[in-house]
Amino acid sequence: MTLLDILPSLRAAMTPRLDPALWPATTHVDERGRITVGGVALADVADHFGTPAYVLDESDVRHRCRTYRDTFPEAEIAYAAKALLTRAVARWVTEEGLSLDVCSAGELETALSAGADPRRIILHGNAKTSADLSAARAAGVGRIVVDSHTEITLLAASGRGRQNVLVRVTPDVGVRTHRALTTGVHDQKFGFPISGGHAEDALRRVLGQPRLNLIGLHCHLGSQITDPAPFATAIDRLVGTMAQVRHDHGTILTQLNIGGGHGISYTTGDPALDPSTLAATVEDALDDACARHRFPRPRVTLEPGRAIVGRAGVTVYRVLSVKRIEGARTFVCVDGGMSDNPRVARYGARYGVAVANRHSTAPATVVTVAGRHCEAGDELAVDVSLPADLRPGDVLAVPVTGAYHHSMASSYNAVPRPPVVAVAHGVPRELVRRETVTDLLRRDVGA
Ligand SMILES: Cc1ncc(COP(=O)(O)O)c(C=O)c1O
Ligand SMILES: N[C@@H](CCCC[NH3+])C(=O)O
Repeated sequence: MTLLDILPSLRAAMTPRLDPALWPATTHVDERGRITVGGVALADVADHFGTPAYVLDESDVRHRCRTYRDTFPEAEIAYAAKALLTRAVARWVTEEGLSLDVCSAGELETALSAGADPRRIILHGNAKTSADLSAARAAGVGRIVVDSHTEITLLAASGRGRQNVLVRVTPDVGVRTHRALTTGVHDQKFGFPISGGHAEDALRRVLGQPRLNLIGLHCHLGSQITDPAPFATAIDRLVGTMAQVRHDHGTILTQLNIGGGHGISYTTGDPALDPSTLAATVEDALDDACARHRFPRPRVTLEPGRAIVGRAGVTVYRVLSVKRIEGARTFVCVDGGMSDNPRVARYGARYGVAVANRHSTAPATVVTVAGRHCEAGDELAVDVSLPADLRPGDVLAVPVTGAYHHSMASSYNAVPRPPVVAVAHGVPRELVRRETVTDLLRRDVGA
């Protein structure tokens, strides 16, 4: 055996059981060695609500909202609902003073049903349907981010009164993230590229529509970005475009929405984008760009999704079997998988795992935690260290699953989607109940 073989176990033995960079703010271990979040043992959530279950730490979500507001006191923070939207989450973030970014009539309806103020809602989408646009107009959403010429035509002919709009532009700024999460470069479906005159044409058309009130520009560079520098480049290009609009049309745009995409750590040691580092970069970039283009400072909007809810979420699973394959890996098979966490198969995302129902003193062994779905790629965590005495019935917890898990879940293999259980002050409370096979069959109307 070489040092390389035992390195994962050594690393596991040296790191604290729960890395505070990954687990919700209220995570502890109780006297029985069980992991608790929000004062509730995850094993109790598993027993009471079944597994798999998404657990959400309400204080963690609220704390991240406050941190953003304190770090960007002059900016508007609009929570990107696509990361995770339930009525309770919409209520928490709006109570904490955030606006909301939605990208479909469904997200809009959820936000409105939670009592969100439509004037503080921003509607996005590269291909909004006429149903999305009509719902937004009927609700009186504060801003619609225009993303295509078809949409300009539809919006210009719809509704009463003037609709405030921003135009989404692509500044052609690359970011280091997964290819599928890169949205600010020239060659993709979102927005109007600044280069080649596409944005200029769109802006001219919007300005020519009496029912549209152009108030600003929007861009979103991508998701899970950990380097602040691309935001500075984007700000420079967008302020340059705003100065051009003033020069060509005499209109001063007052809002600059630089999207979201702030990266978080998924495993120990991963880089993350610290909000205060981003704040300093944004401030400096705005100062420079506004001075250079002699342009009045616009109000900045940021749209974090993952950075608000990602670390508040933990998914709990029950171990169903432990399979040791001679000469190959050991698979710990659990009762969830790619239906509740599609991010591993989709983006090659990596996660850590911990035993939640007891503290084991057994030596660590390297395993793959696999799901229950009918695909070899249905793996939740590859090469993770777990105690060698792991057995069926144990409860495993996977942190950093608050963003893009519930919202991207499917019922693949007719496995019903898990519940979302909020925990706070020792009390668990179901926000979204578990889907049932009856729910699935209700939609199957063809018999
Ligand atoms: C327009 C827009 N704003 C905000 C976000 C939120 O991204 P994230 O959750 O990475 O902060 C997205 C998704 O990437 C988006 O498309
Ligand atoms: N769904 C992606 C992010 C896409 C961001 C939405 N524009 C993820 O899980 O990381």
